[in-house]
Amino acid sequence: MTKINVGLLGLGTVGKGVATIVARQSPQLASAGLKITRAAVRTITPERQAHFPDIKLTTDAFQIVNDPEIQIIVEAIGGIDLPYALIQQALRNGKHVITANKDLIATHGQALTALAASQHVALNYEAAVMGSIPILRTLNTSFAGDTITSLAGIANGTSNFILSQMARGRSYQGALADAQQKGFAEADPTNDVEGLDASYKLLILCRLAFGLDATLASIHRQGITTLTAADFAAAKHFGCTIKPLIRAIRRGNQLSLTVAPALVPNTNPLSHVDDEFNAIELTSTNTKSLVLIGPGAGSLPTANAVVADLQAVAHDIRGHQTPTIAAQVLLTAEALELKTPQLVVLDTDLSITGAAIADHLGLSCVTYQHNNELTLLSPAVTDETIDTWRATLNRLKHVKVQHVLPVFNPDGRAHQTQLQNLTTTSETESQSF
Ligand SMILES: NC(=O)C1=CN([C@@H]2O[C@H](COP(=O)(O)OP(=O)(O)OC[C@H]3O[C@@H](n4cnc5c(N)ncnc54)[C@H](OP(=O)(O)O)[C@@H]3O)[C@@H](O)[C@H]2O)C=CC1
Ligand SMILES: N[C@@H](CC=O)C(=O)O
Repeated sequence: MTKINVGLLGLGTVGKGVATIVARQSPQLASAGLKITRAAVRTITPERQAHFPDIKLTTDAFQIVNDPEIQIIVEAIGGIDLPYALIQQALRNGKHVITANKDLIATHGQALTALAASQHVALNYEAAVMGSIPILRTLNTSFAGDTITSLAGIANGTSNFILSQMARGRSYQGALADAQQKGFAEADPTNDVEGLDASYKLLILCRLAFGLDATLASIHRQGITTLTAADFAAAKHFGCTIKPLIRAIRRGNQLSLTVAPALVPNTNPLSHVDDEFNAIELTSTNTKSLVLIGPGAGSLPTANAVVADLQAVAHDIRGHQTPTIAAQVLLTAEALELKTPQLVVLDTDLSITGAAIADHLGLSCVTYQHNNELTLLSPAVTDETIDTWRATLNRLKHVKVQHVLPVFNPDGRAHQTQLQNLTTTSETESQSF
């Protein structure tokens, strides 16, 4: 059988995993006849070349995308500008492309999909969203007669790893260092911890789930960097844990999009998805609810998704079918403003009570005090209301709004949230002001 030659761009966490799985040649993979012949890296050392004796290394990735012997390019470099140029060139050269790069697909996915379609080659990116979970394949193939109305889940392994470790008492910095060492985090982890990585994934999911194109700016996005042990104590008090959630709710052509750490009741399955694992729940008209859970980051789990794409493309090449990806016609999403209960976390000097603050906002809400941290659990409100509260509260003496965490409310409809301890509690002595 003639081999299908593959060029690998990047031999880091993901690229190395791909080389390892392809080298193992499982029986299913052996029948695809794939061979990685060349790989691009930044630094070549004799030890590195010796570690991959059958793969010719280069520091010039364009040599690989211009190599006429190579039929499939796997991009695992990361970033936007360089991979965009490389993939455009590869597609123009008639090569099939597989990438794990969500930043690129969220930003230039439509242009690249159209270019691939015009060249009659494949552009696959299963690994770009939720690592090992075959969510894009599922969206492409399993909902033809169904309508997805909302999706919610955990889409960033690094943030989930950090928050899971913090819930067990670990420090933010220690947990982040561990996530980096394990290869879960991006080269610069800012995108992970500020919710940008999950936002890119959410935009890709919205295209496939709803046929709607949204912008980064339309996502209510909040990172995890300001969370403290006291927040986990408050969450525990209300029978919840804190998870880095993505949520999209659709009403017609309108979308409400959120990427934020949120209180998830312990009765909800998402509260038990820990460490680098990701999860997604799709709600749809016929299927009602479908949940997928699996590792969302890491070398072999992510590489497994890349190799599944490789096998699919090889299968199409061998079947002499042209693996055309239809250029999707997408509608532009409009904003949908929903109401969600919120946990407002305040720093105080203990000279003011939760009841007094709630009074000040003209609200009846449950409060919980833990040392200097005072939390108010609000009824379902819009983000606009939260912004008004933030401004009002920050004008009060002795009070500073630390952050506001939404309570997970999957369908966005106003209903009683199932939390524990819905009575006001104070763990320290507090006085009226
Ligand atoms: N890590 C994960 O769990 C997951 C990552 N992804 C995505 O996969 C992609 C790769 O991530 P990851 O493997 O973690 O990244 P790494 O930083 O571990 O690896 C990047 C690789 O690209 C090479 N590289 C960087 N710049 C160049 C260049 N200019 N020319 C040639 N080679 C270059 C590096 O070379 P050198 O080794 O010499 O520095 C390295 O081998 C990213 O888009 C990421 O978002 C997706 C899902 C999960
Ligand atoms: N840095 C990402 C890697 C996978 O996409 C994450 O932590 O989820």
